[in-house]
Amino acid sequence: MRKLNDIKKQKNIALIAHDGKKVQLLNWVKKNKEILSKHFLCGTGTTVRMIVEETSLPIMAFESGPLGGDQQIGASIVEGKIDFMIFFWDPLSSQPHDPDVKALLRIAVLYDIPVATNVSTADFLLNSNYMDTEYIRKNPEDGSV
Ligand SMILES: O=C(CO)COP(=O)(O)O
Repeated sequence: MRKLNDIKKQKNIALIAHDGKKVQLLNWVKKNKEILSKHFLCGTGTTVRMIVEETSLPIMAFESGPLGGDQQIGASIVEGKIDFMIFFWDPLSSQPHDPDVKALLRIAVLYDIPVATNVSTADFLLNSNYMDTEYIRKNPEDGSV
């Protein structure tokens, strides 16, 4: 397991969960609270409110997902302001803003942002060497730096 003083670079981490996955994300955040507290956190409105209420971590809130929060996070990725995204989307329920969800996932792929969509991938990412490397925004057309 990583130690706190192993962390060399602060990351901008986006946290997002659909309603059916919010408890899972909250539990993951609680489990990793110490490490996460060393980074800059942001997320969609309702997800952030829940995490702040339960953990007191400082997190910047965008709008709620269905009200445009996914699009705001997508725009932040385009602007190079997000290093990675934890997005627990719910495979068992449909979302009114499904086009926004798709657009956000598309933008994350286009800009080569690591995305964790479940607990095991989120664990993997948070404990990987990626945490010690600086995110360099790549050319979305050919991946060049
Ligand atoms: O809908 C979401 C992501 O698509 C999450 O939005 P909330 O965090 O506001 O529930």
